[in-house]
Amino acid sequence: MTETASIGRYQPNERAALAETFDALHLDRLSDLARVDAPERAAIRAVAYKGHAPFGPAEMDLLPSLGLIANYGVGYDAIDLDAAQARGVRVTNTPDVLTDDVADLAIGLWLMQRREMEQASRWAREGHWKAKGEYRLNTQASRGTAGILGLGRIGRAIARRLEGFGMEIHYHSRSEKETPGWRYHADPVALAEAVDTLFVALVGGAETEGMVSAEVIHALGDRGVLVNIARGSLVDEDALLDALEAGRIAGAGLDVFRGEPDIDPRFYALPSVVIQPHQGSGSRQTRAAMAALQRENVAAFLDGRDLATPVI
Ligand SMILES: NC(=O)C1=CN([C@@H]2O[C@H](COP(=O)(O)OP(=O)(O)OC[C@H]3O[C@@H](n4cnc5c(N)ncnc54)[C@H](O)[C@@H]3O)[C@@H](O)[C@H]2O)C=CC1
Ligand SMILES: O=C(O)C(=O)CO
Repeated sequence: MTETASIGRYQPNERAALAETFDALHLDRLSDLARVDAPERAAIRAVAYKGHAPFGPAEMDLLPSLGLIANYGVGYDAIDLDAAQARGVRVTNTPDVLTDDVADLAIGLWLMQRREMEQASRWAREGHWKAKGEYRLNTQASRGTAGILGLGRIGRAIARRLEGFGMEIHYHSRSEKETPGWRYHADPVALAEAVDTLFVALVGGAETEGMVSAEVIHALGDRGVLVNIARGSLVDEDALLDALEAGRIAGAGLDVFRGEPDIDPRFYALPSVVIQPHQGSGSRQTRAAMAALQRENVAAFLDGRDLATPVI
């Protein structure tokens, strides 16, 4: 019986590598676990997990020999760390290897929103350029002020890229950091008030739930843009949608949503919103690196070596 299970929607090559390396049991969804025979479940010591469904005490208790959850992704907000700790289950994630991709996508969302690139592309494709002339004027992106909410690996990578656009950088994090002249704000509302574009790069989970509140959105103002590449749970989406519909905020670039992929349809009707289907880390190169790091964590656990990228 196999000691490992891979759970989630993996690419065929990732699945094949997991199966070849570990002879892993594969399940598409975490909820499928309950249907696996008890002896097979009891043999599982490590789970390679890819998904956003909550992995909590009920799921862990279906796996009495569980010692490791190796998460595919840096954000481990789906995994209940207290429940894992209480059961002696280690957790790993895949930091760093995806930072550049996610920061690139954040910059892309910002540029697309400010320069209306999605609409302008449609203008050309639908023949309006030829028939009616040039696309309407839009908003300059460079040389403004940007706020980074959560100055971790991805937040810093976004800020460094923005410096190349001549942007003044402001940030909020739990504490003031060593930075090259970036301005710290003690709370997210003060940060939003100071900037034109607010980039959200915080961790998800209970502690940061709704940190981009109605007040933060209001502080960003009618010339402000919100870019979120972190988690939908960070944003009060009703407040954001109300503000977008009323023009109380200029627009948004969003890669993540509450309830994704079943997102609030009000987003689709808003031309001021650039939507991406949670693909921040979605280049072939980065996904290969994430999958390899996940497998390295599983291999280290099974061999009794130090975990490559432990969370707990
Ligand atoms: N769109 C996508 O495809 C991807 C999204 N992500 C999301 O981006 C997040 C950030 O990733 P990294 O930068 O690698 O993580 P990180 O741990 O390096 O950075 C997170 C930052 O949030 C800050 N933070 C945490 N709690 C806070 C609080 N209560 N108040 C203020 N700041 C707080 C931390 O101090 C840290 O600076 C991930 O947790 C994940 O949810 C990550 C990868 C891909
Ligand atoms: O790594 C993460 O946290 C993701 O959201 C998927 O890349």
